[in-house]
Order: sequence, then C-alpha cells, then structure tokens
Amino acid sequence: MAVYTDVSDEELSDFLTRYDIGALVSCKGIAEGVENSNFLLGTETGRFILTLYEKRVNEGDLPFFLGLMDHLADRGINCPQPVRDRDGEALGRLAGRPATIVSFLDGMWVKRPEVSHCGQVGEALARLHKAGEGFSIRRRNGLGPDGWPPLYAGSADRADEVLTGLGGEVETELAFLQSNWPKDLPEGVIHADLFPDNVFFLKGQLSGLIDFYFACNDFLVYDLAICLNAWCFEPDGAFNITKGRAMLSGYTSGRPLTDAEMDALPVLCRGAALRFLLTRLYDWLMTPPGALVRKKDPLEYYKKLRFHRTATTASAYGLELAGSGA
Ligand SMILES: Nc1ncnc2c1ncn2[C@@H]1O[C@H](COP(=O)(O)OP(=O)(O)O)[C@@H](O)[C@H]1O
Ligand SMILES: N[C@@H](CCOP(=O)(O)O)C(=O)O
Repeated sequence: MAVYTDVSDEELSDFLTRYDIGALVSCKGIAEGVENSNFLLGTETGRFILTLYEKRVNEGDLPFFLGLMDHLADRGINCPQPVRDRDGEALGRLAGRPATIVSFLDGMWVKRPEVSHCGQVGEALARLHKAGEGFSIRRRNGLGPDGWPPLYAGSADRADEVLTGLGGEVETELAFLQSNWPKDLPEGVIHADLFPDNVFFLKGQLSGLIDFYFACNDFLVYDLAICLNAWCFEPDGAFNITKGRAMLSGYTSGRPLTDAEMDALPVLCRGAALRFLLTRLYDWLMTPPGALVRKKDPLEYYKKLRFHRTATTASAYGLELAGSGA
C-alpha cells in the first residue's frame, strides 16, 4: 500500500487551518499507488486528495507537476487541481514531507481494459498533448534513454536471479536503443505513466486523468508507445491489435502522426517496454522485505519487449499505413 508517512490528527488539523476548505471530517489512507503517500480527506466542503511526496520525488520538480496540473485544468483536461492556501501557496509541508491538497476526481480505473477504453485513452492522450502546449516550465525525462544505463547498473549484478539470461538481453537491448533511438521528433509535455490505474472512467466514458508525477518533456509519440504497452496487451502476453488500432485511431483523430513518428513507433515501443522493465526490475530486487510497496512483475515487460522486437513497422500495432492496404 502507499502510505509511507504517518500523519497525526493534530498535525493534519493544524495543516488544514491554512486552507479555506472547511474542517476535517474524515481521513483515510489510500492503498493504491506506489510513489507517494496519499490520503482521501473529507472536509465540511467536500472530498480532496492529500499527497505527501516521498523520497523518489525530487522537490525541485514539484513546481513543474503542480503548475502542469493547473495549466491542463485551465485548458479543459479533467485532472486534479492543486488547492491553494490563503497565501496562494499550493505546496506546503506536513509530517516532515512536502505536501499538497488536490481536488478529488470521481470515477474508477478499469482492471480489464476493453477496445472502447483504449480508443478513449488515445483520444485523451492527443487532447493532453495539445493542452500541454505553451506550458512554460520544462522537465527533462530522467527515465529516458540516458537514464536507462545508470538505472540498470543498480540491478545488473542480480538480473539473472529473475530470469536466466535476462542481464544479457537487457544489455543487448540497451545497446540497440542507444544506436537506434530517433532524433528530432515533435516534442512536448508527456504524461509518461498513463497506465490504466491513472485513468478514470464513469459509466464507460473516460472521466479524468491522474498521477502526473512522471510528466516531462519528451517525444509526444513516446507517450503513445507507453500507452500501447500499458493498455493493449492481454493478460496472456499477446498484443491485441484491435485495441492498438482503436488507440492509434483515437490518438490520430486528435493529433495526426508525422511519417517520422510512424516510422519510429516500433523502436519507441521497445524503449517504453525497457523503461518499465528496468524500473520494475530495480524495485523487484531492491525493495526490502516487509516494505509496504506492491512490487510489479518485470517479466511482464520483458515479454512485451520481445513482441516489439518482431514489429518492423507501425502496422504491427494496427496503424494503417498509406499504400500498405493494412
Ligand atoms: N485526484 C484524485 N481523485 C481521486 N482519487 C485519486 C486522486 N489522486 C489519487 N487518487 C487515488 O489514489 C491512488 C494513488 O494515486 P497515484 O497518484 O497513482 O499515487 P502514486 O503516485 O503514489 O502512484 C489512485 O489509484 C486513486 O485511487
Ligand atoms: N506504472 C508503473 C508504476 C508506477 O505506478 P503508479 O502507481 O505511480 O502509476 C508500472 O506499472 O511499472
């Protein structure tokens, strides 16, 4: 579960006196999530999410994340909005950690995404990319290709404990991606972790996006590659091309891809699979026993990576390429 930091009733009530959101009625730790401590707050005026940022979030990045949520909400994206205290500050301190209160979004995430969900996520991703235009703060992607070798170094010695030969496979893939990573694709603000647990639906309709704490500036189509990985594989590991087609057509209905973006899609999907394989591998090997984090299976992304290695063009993901008749 993701409540790493305990907050006493006194500390919390005291913290809330800085805001105009009414007195505290209830506070419940939220089990889901991995990175931060989250609490559902009930106050006299409604429901809110209190987040205490834990060690893996760099405090210097918080103005980017909080400013981005404001920027996107102002442009019609239904995402959490930071609540400001009476001094106009969105960022406070509670129980020794940086802390914010954000608006609560109604909706539920879907555990078994269907084709319609994938299509709607594609559309929402294109809307998000357009809404991110003009956001003035920049944040580089620390989990992009430059970040993968040092990340892998932290678990390289023990990778074969997870699967015999995994270390060699990762090294081969790192070398391939370093040589083949595209250059000069359209860039902008990407979510970078738009997995099913970060997308809410109400009565089958996409209702909101959360968890912007990996957002950064990168190739826009890399975000689409992350979503193809996260949404379009079946539990048995097979890529579902109908879901891929729905996601790609949802995305391109809002933001058409350039030829260079289409060409780059298979390599970007490989990179996205490796990125989640590496963070999961690190957590799998390094999280101490008894820690309150639910570790995610790195091999799920190894299997996805193997699929991407067989994809030679974007048609493998369901994209209709001019002249291919696909
Ligand atoms: N603004 C919000 N509205 C409603 N629920 C939220 C909101 N933010 C977070 N949650 C709940 O908290 C859980 C964890 O949030 P998340 O931001 O994914 O945490 P982490 O960054 O630690 O992974 C979500 O799965 C969701 O249930
Ligand atoms: N989506 C990542 C883990 C990050 O978890 P989140 O709860 O912050 O979305 C993965 O699946 O490896």
